[in-house]
Amino acid sequence: MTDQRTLVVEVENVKAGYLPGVDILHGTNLVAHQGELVGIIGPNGAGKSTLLKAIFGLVQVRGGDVRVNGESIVGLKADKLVARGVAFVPQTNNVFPSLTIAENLQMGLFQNPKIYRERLEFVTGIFSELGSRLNQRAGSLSGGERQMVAMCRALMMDPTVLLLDEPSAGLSPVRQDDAFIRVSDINKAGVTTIMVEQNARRCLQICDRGYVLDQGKDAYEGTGRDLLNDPKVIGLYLGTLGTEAA
Ligand SMILES: Nc1ncnc2c1ncn2[C@@H]1O[C@H](COP(=O)(O)OP(=O)(O)OP(=O)(O)O)[C@@H](O)[C@H]1O
Repeated sequence: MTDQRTLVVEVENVKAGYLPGVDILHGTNLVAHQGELVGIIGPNGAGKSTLLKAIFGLVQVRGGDVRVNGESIVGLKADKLVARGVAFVPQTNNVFPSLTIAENLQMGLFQNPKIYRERLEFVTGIFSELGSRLNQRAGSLSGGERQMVAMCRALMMDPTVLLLDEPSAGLSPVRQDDAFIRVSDINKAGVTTIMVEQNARRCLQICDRGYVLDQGKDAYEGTGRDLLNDPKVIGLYLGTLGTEAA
């Protein structure tokens, strides 16, 4: 049966690394369809963040291809990637602390400032608590609030795909729950999203599909539900604690 869904992101046999001659990704594959929420889980050091960085051109891709809407984006500089609709929210240092929330959001729109009002309405529709605090400096916000601002800034450009590197990192359990709910809300609003997460079980619970990355290769792929219930994935990557919540 042919798959009728529109492919937005295609990572095909990507080899990439930081140091000359040392690959971290050894031929990694991943796809994201229009409107999908795709999760990437796996052990520490598996190359999850590196995979997002390879898509966003922050690490050298030495083999294979990365396509967005059918066109290769390998080697493009950040401004060109943004123009192609690729938005990346890094795990840390993802806001300008000396700028206000509003100014941070404007920075996300430097290529198309005319749509500010329209996009502000969209992001404050999801992150309503930020709407009344637009003049507050980002540096005075909590970790969870900064994460929200970072996601909002990325969403300002109306991205084709949103890349999130561990949105729950460093947050308290309650804040982590909130972060996952927000990611889910963003995706329900129609944004194709690829998320790396340490909190594998929680990630797979909200994802349409997931990938388990191990030693720089996609070891397993499936729906979030299938991966959560796959004995091999449970044994190797999820552990049995917390299975009742799956
Ligand atoms: N800037 C860098 N320079 C050199 N090596 C790096 C760099 N960043 C990451 N690495 C190496 O790449 C490998 C994969 O790191 P990466 O951060 O992609 O893993 P990860 O799966 O996201 O891990 P974690 O879950 O612990 O965040 C690790 O061995 C790491 O030491």
